[in-house]
Amino acid sequence: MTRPADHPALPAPRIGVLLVNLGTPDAPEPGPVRRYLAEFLSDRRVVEIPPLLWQPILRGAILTRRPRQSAHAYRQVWTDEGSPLAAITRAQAEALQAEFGDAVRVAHAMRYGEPAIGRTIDALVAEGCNRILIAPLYPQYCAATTATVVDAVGAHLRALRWQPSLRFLPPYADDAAYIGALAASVEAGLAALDFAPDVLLASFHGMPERTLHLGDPYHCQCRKSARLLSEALGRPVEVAFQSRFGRAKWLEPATDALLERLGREGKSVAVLAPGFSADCLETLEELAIRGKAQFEAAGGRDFAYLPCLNASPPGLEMLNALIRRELAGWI
Ligand SMILES: C=CC1=C(C)c2cc3[nH]c(cc4nc(cc5[nH]c(cc1n2)c(C)c5CCC(=O)O)C(CCC(=O)O)=C4C)c(C)c3C=C
Ligand SMILES: [Fe+2]
Ligand SMILES: [Fe+2]
Repeated sequence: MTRPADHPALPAPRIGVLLVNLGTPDAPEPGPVRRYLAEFLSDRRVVEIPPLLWQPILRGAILTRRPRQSAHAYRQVWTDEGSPLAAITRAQAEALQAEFGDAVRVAHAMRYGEPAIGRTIDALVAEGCNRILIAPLYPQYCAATTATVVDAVGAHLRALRWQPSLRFLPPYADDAAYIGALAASVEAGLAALDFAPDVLLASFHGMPERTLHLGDPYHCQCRKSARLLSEALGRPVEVAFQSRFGRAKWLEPATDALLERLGREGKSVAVLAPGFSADCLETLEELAIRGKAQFEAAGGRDFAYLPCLNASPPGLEMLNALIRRELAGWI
């Protein structure tokens, strides 16, 4: 049967995979950082203070001072390919695209900023993707990260007449593929050092402590990842939480305080950040630059920062395995 001449064009059906990470400014300058922080910190999943109270604080004290300070920090880690988080997430998508071939279209998007989730879903649909796996790149579930990706995808689909079918990659905090990739990456990282660290420290992004009591499983999943990694490596792994924001009590112990104590005790330390699937400001500036300086100033001996899984061979092997499993029945 032939289609009427004015019938919309229909591309051949395909499978889409959308990797989603947090987002990052377009440039390490106060203006772009302000735009990024305004969007990120206005998300009610991230700051759970009623907007009538929070927005004046955000638009006042925070967005007048923080963009300049954060831009300075971003400048220290910016690369020729842009922000590390953007460059690494793009590299992960490109590498997976090469592995999956024509049957699957792999794209990436950011929850805040560009490439925006909605426009990227539209581009996948325009290419014929009527089934899309959304993959939030957060190993540990957190309402402030994982759930907000689901919210944004749902909000965008509300406006679509013909919605694609969706699947979501579950959190993978205790997945053997993730723990195995971390263990392989840490073993290689430790073998390349010219010292044997007294302490192996897993630093996770912090959260307000009340979110734990409200039922967010993030804290337990971070602890579980660290325990399984410790079992896989056959050595202790200390846990701490970094990047405290605001005045509320955050999960403890705090990474900066722990590094200072280890420094005072004259220890040597290797730090990893297993909750981040890509190196970013919080790892490269806060841990590898500032954390190292704090540790050394307190009297610490040797310090090493072990990179995230990024687009490394164990990292890509893990993403490939997790995604293939979720695509079962689709490919
Ligand atoms: C990996 C999980 C993350 C959780 C959980 C998380 C919670 C969270 N973060 C803030 C405030 C900020 N985070 C910032 C940067 C940032 N955060 C994550 C990840 C998690 N955040 C990443 C990957 C990044 C790096 C982005 C990059 O561009 O490289 C920032 C911006 C930088 C700065 O000004 O310090 C803020 C602010 C809150 C409030 C929160 C939970 C309540
Ligand atoms: Fe954060
Ligand atoms: Fe817990």
